[in-house]
Amino acid sequence: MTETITTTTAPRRRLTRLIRPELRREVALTLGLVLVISVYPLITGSIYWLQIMMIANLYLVAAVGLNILRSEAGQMSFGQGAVFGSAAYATAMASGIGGYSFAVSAVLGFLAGLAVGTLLALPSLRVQGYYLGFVTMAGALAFPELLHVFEKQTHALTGITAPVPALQEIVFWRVDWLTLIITVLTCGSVVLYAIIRSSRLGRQMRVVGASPEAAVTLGLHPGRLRMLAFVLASAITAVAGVLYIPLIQYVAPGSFTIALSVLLYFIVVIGGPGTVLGPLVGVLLLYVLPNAVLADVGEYRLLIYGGIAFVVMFLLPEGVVGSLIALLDRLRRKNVKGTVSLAPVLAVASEDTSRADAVNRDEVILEAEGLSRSFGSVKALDDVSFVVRRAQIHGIVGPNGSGKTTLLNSLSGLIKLDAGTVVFNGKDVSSSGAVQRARLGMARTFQAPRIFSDLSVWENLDVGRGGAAKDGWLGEGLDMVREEWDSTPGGVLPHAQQRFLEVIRVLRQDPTILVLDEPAAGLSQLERKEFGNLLQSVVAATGASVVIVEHDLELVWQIADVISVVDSGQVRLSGTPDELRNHPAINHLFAGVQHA
Ligand SMILES: Nc1ncnc2c1ncn2[C@@H]1O[C@H](COP(=O)(O)OP(=O)(O)OP(=O)(O)O)[C@@H](O)[C@H]1O
Repeated sequence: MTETITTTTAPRRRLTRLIRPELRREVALTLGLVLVISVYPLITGSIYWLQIMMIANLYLVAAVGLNILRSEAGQMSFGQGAVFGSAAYATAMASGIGGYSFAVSAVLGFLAGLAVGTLLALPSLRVQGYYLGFVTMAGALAFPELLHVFEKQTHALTGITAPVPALQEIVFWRVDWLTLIITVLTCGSVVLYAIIRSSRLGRQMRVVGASPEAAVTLGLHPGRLRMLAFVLASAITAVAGVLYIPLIQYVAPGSFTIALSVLLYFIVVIGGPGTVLGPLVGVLLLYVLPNAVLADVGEYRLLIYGGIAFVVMFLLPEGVVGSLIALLDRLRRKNVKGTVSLAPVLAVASEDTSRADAVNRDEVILEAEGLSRSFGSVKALDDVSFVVRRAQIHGIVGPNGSGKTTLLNSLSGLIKLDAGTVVFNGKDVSSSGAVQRARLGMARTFQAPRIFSDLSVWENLDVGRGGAAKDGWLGEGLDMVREEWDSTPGGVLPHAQQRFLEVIRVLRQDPTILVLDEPAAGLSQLERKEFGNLLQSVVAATGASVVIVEHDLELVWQIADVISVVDSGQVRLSGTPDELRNHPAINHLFAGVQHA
């Protein structure tokens, strides 16, 4: 008896756990509404409305795919109608012209949709945003034209009739196979979206969409993740396209014009990108409602989409569901503390000095030799050389515009050098990109902290390649705060906590060196002291080295083992804090600089 209960409830519980708690109600509501729109026409017995609702479901599935692309990976595609259309057309050609069974035709149709989707994805490796939108739009415009060009094969003038009688058979009550399959597929795509949004993969896609620069320094490949999002979106859209054939039983080029791509895009944007319920609301507003109000909306479609889009975007810029959720979030955040407990993590950090005692502090971890980089006529770096040793804090100071950030960018591989070499951990990484350097153990933070406001504090930590397995000495402290951090949105944290969080995030990558750009900017006196303590604890506990660019000279002189002074793209001085403290050149270099 006990065994039976365990086996039937465990998978369900596991599935629920894959979806974040704040999404579960939205998922339940969306699934409930999908069932209502699918079952309602069966109750009334209206064949017309059953077909409208089944098409609505297929558009919803395609829009869910686009939602992954748009909201998770931040990509713009106006070409999903071509993916849908190519899957449908290939299915119809295989079954209606080639005489293959529906099963074989469906596989061919799916592969055709996937191939077109992958083709549209290729530009995403090079261009993003609206540029990508225009490239994909070209695909959507070309698709129906190509069908005409290959008229002999596609029967573009007459269209293709391709009925699938087996799927019209009743399974139970008034439900036939096709209605059942489409409804289950739609529910499945909604659940899949929620799972992806809750997963680390989904978070990584969002980081890539929001800040490719931060993504590469966390060891994530923006191009690969974008490509994956495209392929995933296209696979989902292709399944919907395949099922269009048994539903409509006929295709012609006119069904897959640019209007379909525009409809799918508007469905996501108007419903609310990044929400589970949004695409369904978009389908109801843009497809079901016009069909209910006007029996034949064919020639007015674009006008209707445009009109509704104009009104909704004017009043609710985040889409209907997106704006509603944003409002609820704002109300909820009134009761949220706005800070998280850092003490348990910082306490654990300060207790452990195990690794630094064991390492060879003379070992060179990073060696920069003759680094040069110009921007037009500005020599931002001019033959810069220095070394960083194991478990050493190397401070880099210099006046504004002296080349400090350019130096960090060239160390971490974010910009290419005109000349010079960087050897990291004994390996020449001069021609390696930022992702490879991050994967080799080089962590990086930025002048403005890259904390993602729509992720929880914990999710913000859990986006890189590291994770619990790599937490090591941090793990104990993180275990204590995990629940609290997971229920606090990253966006509510004050600036100082965002700074600390960013450092803790890169520590989860178990780095050999931390490259920090003005990490104390905007911190109070006390916070700067705490931050300095954290860095010293990190070095002691992990044996990692730190390169820190900082305008707060007091902090640098307190924590650094070695300081390099940069001016006009050159290292002017280098030495221990004591050696440089009263150096006459220091006062000269910083004359008139407020922080100095
Ligand atoms: N992408 C770029 N395009 C053109 N010029 C640039 C670029 N990045 C940096 N520079 C120029 O290179 C020089 C060094 O800039 P950099 O940002 O490295 O200085 P910095 O010492 O970090 O300054 P700050 O302390 O103000 O952050 C400046 O003259 C800057 O204008």
